[in-house]
Amino acid sequence: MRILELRVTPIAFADPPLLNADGLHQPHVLRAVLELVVDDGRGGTVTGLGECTGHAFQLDWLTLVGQHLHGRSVFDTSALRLLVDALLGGAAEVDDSPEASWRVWSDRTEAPESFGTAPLPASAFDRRRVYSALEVAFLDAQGRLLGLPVVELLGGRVRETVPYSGYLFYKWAGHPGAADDEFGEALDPEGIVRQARLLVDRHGFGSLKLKGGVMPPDEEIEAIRALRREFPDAPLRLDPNTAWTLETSRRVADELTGVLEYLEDPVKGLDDMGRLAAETSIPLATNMCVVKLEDVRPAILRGSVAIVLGDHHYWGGMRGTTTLGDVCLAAGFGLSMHSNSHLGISLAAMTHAAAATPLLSYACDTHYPWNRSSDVVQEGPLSFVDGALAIPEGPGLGVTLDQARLRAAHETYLGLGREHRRDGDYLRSFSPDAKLVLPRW
Ligand SMILES: O=C([O-])[C@@H](O)[C@@H](O)[C@H](O)[C@@H](O)C(=O)[O-]
Ligand SMILES: [Mg+2]
Repeated sequence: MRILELRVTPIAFADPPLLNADGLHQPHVLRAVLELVVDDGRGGTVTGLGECTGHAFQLDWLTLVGQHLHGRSVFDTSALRLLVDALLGGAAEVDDSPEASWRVWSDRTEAPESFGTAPLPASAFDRRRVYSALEVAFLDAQGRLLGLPVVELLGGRVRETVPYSGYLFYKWAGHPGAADDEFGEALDPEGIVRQARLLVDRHGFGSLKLKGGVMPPDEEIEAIRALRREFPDAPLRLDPNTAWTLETSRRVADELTGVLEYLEDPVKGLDDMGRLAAETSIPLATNMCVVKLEDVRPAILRGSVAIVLGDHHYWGGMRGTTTLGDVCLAAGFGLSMHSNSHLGISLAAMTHAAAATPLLSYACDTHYPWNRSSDVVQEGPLSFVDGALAIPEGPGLGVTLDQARLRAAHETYLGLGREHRRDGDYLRSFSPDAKLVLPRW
C-alpha cells in the first residue's frame, strides 16, 4: 500500500462579488485538487482526494513534497509531517509571528507585486498548511483501502449530522460587466435579510453569520437587528475581520449584547481582544489571533477569546482538528469552525472532522452555498437538510471526483493567468478611492 504519485491540479471556479474588510471577491476562486494514487496491494490502485488553496506558493510547496512521496506508506502521516518539515523547513530563521503567518495564510490580503517562487524555508504555519492538505488525501486513501469512512479513522462519530450556519455577505448584484447573479444585491439591512431568507429557505440553516467590516459599524448593527427581527430564534454572529478599533468594538459590543451568539475578531491581536473580552459579556471568537497551538497559552493568559474557529486546512488536517477540540476543552474554550471559499472535497473533510470532534459546540461556517454549482465532485452526498450535513457515506471522504469538471476548472485556471487572491486590487479597480486600511472604524 505504497504511494505511486501525487497529482496537484490548480483550478478556478466562479465566485459572486462578495465584500469583506479587504475588498471584493474576484470572479474566480483559485483552489487546488490533490489526487494521491496508491498501490492497493491487490494489483489495483486507489486515489485519495484533497483540496486546498490554489495560492502559487502552496502549489510550489506541494509539488516539491509530491516529488518525494513515491514508495512511502500512505498510513504513515508522522513520516509525512517530518518530510514536509525537512523539505520546506530547514535551519534558517523563519519569521513565524502571527503577522507573518497571517500575510500568507489568509489568502485574502494583498500579495506582493512580484512573488517569484515560494520562499524556502517556509514558516512553521505554512508547513502545517501544506501538511494539512496532504493529510486529507492520505486519510481519504486509507479509508478507501480499508473500506471505512474517514470519520472511523478519526476515532468514530460522536454525531450523525454536522450543523452549518448560513454565511451572509454584503454583495453587489453581479460582477461589473456581467449579468446579475442568482443571489442579488445586499448592501443594506433589507438586502441582508433577503439573502438570509434565501439561504435559510434553500438549506434550512438555523444560525447565521454576517461577514462585517464592510459598512460603517452602525449599519452593520442595524443589519444584525433586522436579522434578529426576521429570525427571532436564530443564533447570530458578526465577523468584521479586525476592521474596528478597540473603542469601536466596545461600542458595537454594548449595542449588540444579548443579540449576538458571538462576536468574531472585532479587533486585531490577542492584547486588544483580551481588553475587550474583559468588558463585554458577548463571547469573543477568533480565526485570526489563535491560528496554531502556540497561540493558545498566550490567549489563555490574556483572556483573549472564548471560542476558537478550527479549520482543517491549517490546524494540521482532520486529526489536527480533533486535537484542537481537546486543547480547547482543556483551555476552557468553545470550538466553532472557519471556512474560506471551497468546494465539496473540503466540505466532506470538514464534515468528517467535525463529526469526530466531541467539543464542537457551534454550527460550522461554510462558503459552499455560494460556490456549490461549480463543484468538481459528483452531486449527491453534500446537500444540507435543516442546515446540517449527514456524514458522507462510503469509504474515505465519500465523495467522487468528476474528471470532466476537474479538467474544465483547470482550463479556467490556465485561462486566468492569475496566481494569487487580490480582493483589494479588484475592489480598487472599480472604486479607486476605497480605503482598505485596517482598522478602518
Ligand atoms: O470569504 C471571505 O471574504 C471571508 O472573509 C474569509 O476570507 C475569512 O477567512 C473568513 O470567512 C473568516 O471567518 O474570517
Ligand atoms: Mg472570521
